[in-house]
Amino acid sequence: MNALAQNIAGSEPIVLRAENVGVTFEGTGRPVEAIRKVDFELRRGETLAIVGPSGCGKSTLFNAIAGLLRPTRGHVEVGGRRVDDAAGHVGYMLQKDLLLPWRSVLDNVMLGLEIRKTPKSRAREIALGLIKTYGLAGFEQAKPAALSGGMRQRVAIMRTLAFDPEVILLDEPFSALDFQTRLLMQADVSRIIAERGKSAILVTHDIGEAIAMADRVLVLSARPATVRALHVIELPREGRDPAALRTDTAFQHYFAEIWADLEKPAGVA
Ligand SMILES: Nc1ncnc2c1ncn2[C@@H]1O[C@H](COP(=O)(O)OP(=O)(O)OP(=O)(O)O)[C@@H](O)[C@H]1O
Repeated sequence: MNALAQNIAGSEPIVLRAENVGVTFEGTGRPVEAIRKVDFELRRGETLAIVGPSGCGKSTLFNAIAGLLRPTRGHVEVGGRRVDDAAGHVGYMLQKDLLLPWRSVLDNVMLGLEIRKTPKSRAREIALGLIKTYGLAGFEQAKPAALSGGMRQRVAIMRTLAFDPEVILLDEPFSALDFQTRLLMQADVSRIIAERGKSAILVTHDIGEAIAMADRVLVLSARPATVRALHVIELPREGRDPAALRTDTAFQHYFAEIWADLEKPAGVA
């Protein structure tokens, strides 16, 4: 990390740390080394984007951060505890919104709270509050099929927020949406994360999305993944407009730098 990155990131406490993470899949055939060595820290209130070439191990890293997969080497800590012991500290939102189609908007938002055995009346109160705050009042009883793609994503983020996780993980969250809705949702979800004071990790193949949403962008090498670069995005977070940014020279500069990192042949630091 350069001195500037250290400086900016250094002002808030660390909420999540990946240390020397490596993953090798041992199957019946030859072992597949997906991740060689990845280290990073996430500070409170920060959004870190992770980008990398196709097949470099992004989903594998996501699963390790979410505590769904135990790394072969190293570890991920949230709030000072191994992530697999830190249930409830990390909430994730996936590529497909994965709402349950037979449940209403309200019941979908309440799902995580129900699983965590929050009393029903309290769960309902939290869910109704979120639905109202995030502009879906009147749709409480609607089924997901009656909503637009953007509205469904908004229900998915509310469901993640409902149990108040310390860190929110976003895995290609908008890739199923059309371009215009994707830009609107990038702005929407960034704003919601900032308003709630959450920290977030966004795994994406979309460089523009990473720059529009993140404070720092971690660039992975081709498989087996290592950290190739870390960019500090010095654009104001508040009011960042993903559509307007496209014509901003600073945005274009970051884009070109990250693109060049992704294009570098293996072995070039
Ligand atoms: N369970 C598994 N067993 C064996 N190999 C696996 C397993 N899961 C992933 N891999 C391999 O690990 C490598 C990284 O896969 P991963 O899905 O993490 O990459 P990715 O960067 O998310 O890919 P994409 O950009 O295409 O979404 C790939 O070569 C994949 O085939």
